[in-house]
Amino acid sequence: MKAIAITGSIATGKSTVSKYLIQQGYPVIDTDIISRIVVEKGTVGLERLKENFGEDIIQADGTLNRKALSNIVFNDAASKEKLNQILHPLISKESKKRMKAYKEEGHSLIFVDIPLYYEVDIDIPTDAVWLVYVSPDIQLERLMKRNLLGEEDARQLISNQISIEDKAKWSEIVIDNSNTPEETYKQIDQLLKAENNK
Ligand SMILES: CC(C)(COP(=O)(O)OP(=O)(O)OC[C@H]1O[C@@H](n2cnc3c(N)ncnc32)[C@H](O)[C@@H]1O)[C@@H](O)C(=O)NCCC(=O)NCCS
Ligand SMILES: Nc1ncnc2c1ncn2[C@@H]1O[C@H](COP(=O)(O)OP(=O)(O)OP(=O)(O)O)[C@@H](O)[C@H]1O
Repeated sequence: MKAIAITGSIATGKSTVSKYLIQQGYPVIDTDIISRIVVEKGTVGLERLKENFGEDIIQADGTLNRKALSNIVFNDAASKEKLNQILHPLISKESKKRMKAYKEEGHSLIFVDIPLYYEVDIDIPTDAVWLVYVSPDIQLERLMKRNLLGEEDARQLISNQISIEDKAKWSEIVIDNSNTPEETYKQIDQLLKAENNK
C-alpha cells in the first residue's frame, strides 16, 4: 500500500483536494480531525494537557479551551515543545492505526491530509507528498473571504506557517489550485492515473 501526504498552507485548498479524492473512492485520513479527537473530553490526551498546563485550559463543560491553550503554547517555545511531546505520539498512533486498517481492507493507495507536514516533526510514514499550491495573493484573498477577516489578521495567520512558495520548492509534486476547481480536479486525475499505472 502506498500512502501519499496531502499538504499545503492555510486556505490553499487541501480540503478541496481531499474531498475530491474521497469522491473518487480513495481513503483520506485527516490528521486535523485526529488532533481534535485525541483531546476530547475523557481522553488521556486531555488529562495530560490539564496536568501540564493547568485547569484554566478546561472549559466549564469539561472540554478543551483551545484559545487558552493556544495563548500559552504559541507564546512560549518550551510549552509548544511540551504540547507536541504530549499530542504527537497520540496523533501518530491513531493515524497509523487507521492506515493499517485501510491496508488490511485491501486499499493500494491512500492519502493522509497533514496540514503541517513541513512545520512539525511527527511520525506518520508516507511515501510521497502532494503539495496543494496557490499564489500568495490568492491565498490571502481566499482566506479573507472564507474566514471573513481583514488583511492584517489574514496575513498574521499566514505568517504562522512556512510560506507556500518555500513548500512548493521542496515538493516534487505540486497541484496548482489557483484556477477553477475543475482545473484542479484535472491535475488530480492525471496524478491518479500515473499512480495507478505504476
Ligand atoms: C494549540 C491548539 C489547541 C490551538 O487550537 P486552535 O483551534 O486555536 O488553532 P489551530 O489548531 O487552528 O492552529 C492555528 C495555527 O497554529 C499553527 N499550529 C498549530 N499546531 C502547531 C504546532 N504543533 N506547531 C506549530 N504550529 C502549529 C498552525 O499554523 C495553525 O494554522 C491546536 O493548534 C493544537 O492542538 N495543536 C497541536 C496539534 C498539532 O501539532 N497538530 C499538527 C500536527 S498533525
Ligand atoms: N479552485 C478554487 N477556486 C475558488 N475557490 C476555491 C478553490 N479551491 C478552494 N477554494 C476556496 O478557498 C477556501 C480555502 O480552501 P480549502 O478550505 O479547501 O483550503 P484548506 O487548505 O483546506 O484550508 P485550511 O488549511 O484553512 O483548512 C475555501 O473557502 C474554498 O471554498
